[in-house]
Amino acid sequence: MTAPALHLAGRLHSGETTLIDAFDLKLPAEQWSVLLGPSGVGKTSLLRLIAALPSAARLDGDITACDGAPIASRVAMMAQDDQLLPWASALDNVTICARLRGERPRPDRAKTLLAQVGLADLAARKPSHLSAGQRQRVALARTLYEDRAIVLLDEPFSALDAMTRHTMQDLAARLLAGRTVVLITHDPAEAVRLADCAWVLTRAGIAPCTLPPDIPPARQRPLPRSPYRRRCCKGCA
Ligand SMILES: Nc1ncnc2c1ncn2[C@@H]1O[C@H](COP(=O)(O)OP(=O)(O)OP(=O)(O)O)[C@@H](O)[C@H]1O
Repeated sequence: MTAPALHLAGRLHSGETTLIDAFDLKLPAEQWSVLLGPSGVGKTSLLRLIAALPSAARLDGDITACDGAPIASRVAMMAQDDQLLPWASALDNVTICARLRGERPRPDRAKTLLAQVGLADLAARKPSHLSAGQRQRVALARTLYEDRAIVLLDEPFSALDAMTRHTMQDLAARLLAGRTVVLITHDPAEAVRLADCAWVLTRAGIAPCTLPPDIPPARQRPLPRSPYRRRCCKGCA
């Protein structure tokens, strides 16, 4: 699988309003590009346009893959909300896209991914019986199951506690190595951990953002002290 660089150029509009003024952005192949910016600036809209999905915004410009091949068929996108089917189990939600395409699902692969996101015991649960963070991890497993060259992640870890978030970041960094990943986050620490390169989106345009040099992601940082660790009988952690 070859993951292409993406070229995004133009202006982003919502009706008569300019959301993001002229930009010309190259998201490198096989790397994690992180998009940061204030709420409402147009990050999700831009991500949906990359995936050729209906978007709240209109791009006067172009989104192309640098190898010249179509993008949409090579994309897996994880939306901000989990978008799980309420009547399907966690396991069936992971394989839903394959089944909708008429492909034979691979339950073993789905079970492995559910185990990797820490939900091996909850594969039969419906979304209404999962927490928001558990639903978000099912959605992550579904995105990873797709095994696409281009992966678009819209705040994929936002519902997770600090420890689980750290573990899921590591998992995603490992399983998506070699893919062209675009990650939206509001968490600067997450950007610093995961990004090969990062940009800040504002109304005036899109500007590159400086990262720690020469340390490959996922960059390690001290783990937060878990508030969930059992205390011993003397009360120490
Ligand atoms: N369904 C919609 N109909 C009309 N306008 C919309 C719709 N969804 C979003 N917008 C508008 O489009 C603009 C861009 O929204 P978008 O969701 O892309 O922003 P964002 O940067 O991803 O925000 P956030 O960080 O809060 O998720 C916003 O000004 C928003 O009000």
